[in-house]
Amino acid sequence: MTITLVSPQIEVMKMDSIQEKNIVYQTSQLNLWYGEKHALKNINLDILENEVTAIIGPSGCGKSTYLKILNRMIELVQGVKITGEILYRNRNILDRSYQVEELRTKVGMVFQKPNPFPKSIYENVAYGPKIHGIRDKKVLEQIVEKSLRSAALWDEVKDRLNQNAYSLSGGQQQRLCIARCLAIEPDVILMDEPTSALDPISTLKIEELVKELKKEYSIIIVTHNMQQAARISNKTAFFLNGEVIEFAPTSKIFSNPKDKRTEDYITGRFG
Ligand SMILES: Nc1ncnc2c1ncn2[C@@H]1O[C@H](COP(=O)(O)OP(=O)(O)OP(=O)(O)O)[C@@H](O)[C@H]1O
Repeated sequence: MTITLVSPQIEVMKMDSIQEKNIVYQTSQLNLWYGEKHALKNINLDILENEVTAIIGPSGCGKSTYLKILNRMIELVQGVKITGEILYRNRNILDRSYQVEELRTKVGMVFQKPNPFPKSIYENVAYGPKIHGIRDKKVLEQIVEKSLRSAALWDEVKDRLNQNAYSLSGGQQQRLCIARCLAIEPDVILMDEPTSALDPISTLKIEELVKELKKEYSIIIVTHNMQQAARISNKTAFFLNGEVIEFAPTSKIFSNPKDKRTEDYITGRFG
């Protein structure tokens, strides 16, 4: 990775060599304050399409905050001030004229704890497309099946689509939430510690799924599990105290980090 000086004050973290993939999110000089607390400090990151980008770092370093800006969920928090720019497909999402509803049709999110609606398995997946005006029963059935297949859950639920989602195991519920997210055909999937509430087998299933999904989607995943970041991501950003300390191909971060603080973190010396 090289650090490119684009002006005397601004350092932008860019990857080496020619980028063949398109940039999905371009973050420039992003700062965020919760009241007095300066939680994100001059973040500069390019996120590429059809890659898994992992965000790692100790508790409270700003990982979730960054993720919540990418779909503007941060707007739900009172007293937040943001400066800088985040371009999603070349449009600044922080611009007031960018409709949040439009952004959310492109950017899906999966949370730490599976959060299915208290509805049937079928209704959970059909919900988004219905909101977007799809009423044709046949079309909805096709979307539900396709989404559940893509989330590697179809075979387990195809005979019980009318059962309540809460009848599923935690790991199945999380894959249902991923299916719900896929049903709106997003471009990007944000995942905030999606396996932290799951057992090791369910965790591996989600990891396999993420590797499969990156063929069609761009995925940004916050994880405390460094083996997980190493197993599934193409690039890793190491956050510390609201700053991006290092952003590089995952193999480089884990085998030959440039910054001593990255090395200390990944070798378990702190955090
Ligand atoms: N709503 C809020 N109001 C005030 N401060 C907040 C708020 N949300 C987060 N913070 C603070 O901002 C900083 C970054 O929080 P954030 O949740 O992004 O960290 P994180 O890296 O995701 O942590 P964790 O790994 O524990 O989830 C922390 O110091 C946190 O206390």
